[in-house]
Amino acid sequence: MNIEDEATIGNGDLVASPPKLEVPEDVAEAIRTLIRWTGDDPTREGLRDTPKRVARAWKEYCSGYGDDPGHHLSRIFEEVGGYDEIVLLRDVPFQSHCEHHMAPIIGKAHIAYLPRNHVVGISKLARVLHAFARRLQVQERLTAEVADCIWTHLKPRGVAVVIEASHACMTARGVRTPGVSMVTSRMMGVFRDDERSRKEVLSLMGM
Ligand SMILES: Nc1nc2c(ncn2[C@@H]2O[C@H](COP(=O)(O)OP(=O)(O)OP(=O)(O)O)[C@@H](O)[C@H]2O)c(=O)[nH]1
Ligand SMILES: [Zn+2]
Repeated sequence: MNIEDEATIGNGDLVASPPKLEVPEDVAEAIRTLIRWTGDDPTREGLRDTPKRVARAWKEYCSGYGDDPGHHLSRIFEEVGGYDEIVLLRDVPFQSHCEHHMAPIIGKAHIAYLPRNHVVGISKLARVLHAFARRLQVQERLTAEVADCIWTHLKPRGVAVVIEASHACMTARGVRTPGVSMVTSRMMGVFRDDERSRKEVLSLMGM
């Protein structure tokens, strides 16, 4: 193995870096046009490879378009020792981009459900979140899509999704107001209909 072709991951293991995606010329040219329009010279040394890097970065930010969120919930576990209380994944960090400015949305999600007959592997809830987040989004739709997906595929007794996020289009440009976070929630089933259940899940989320 050639050490220069490898990338080191957190636990010290070496993994092969993926092959570089081909960037169509019209995509690279669009980015050169943007660089020129904002005031720089896309032919100067430091910017020469930037259009391809930017294009590949955007494919990565938007990789959710190639990811079917419901597919992650297809493997269920029926035998969970009669567990019938809330399952909550708290503080799941995510990144998305707003569809208005294509600026970063950085936040965390709390995803809970009350199982009916079965559960899913807990990582799958985070996979569903990322499949929707890695697209151009508004936070309200992201929140609703995650909740609806769990509701449809798991048919649980309740789903609660709360997302807190900071929008770079508000902090780095425009109104330029740092430190603001937007909070959105979607409650379904018992979490919508029963106040005690809603209070319980919100309290477990630390709200
Ligand atoms: N509701 C909602 N609004 C968002 C989200 N992301 C960005 N926005 C807002 O989308 C709005 C777009 O408003 P416009 O007036 O069309 O765009 P703009 O002139 O760039 O607005 P400013 O950001 O106020 O400068 C802004 O108010 C943004 O803050 C989101 O996830 N949800
Ligand atoms: Zn925006």
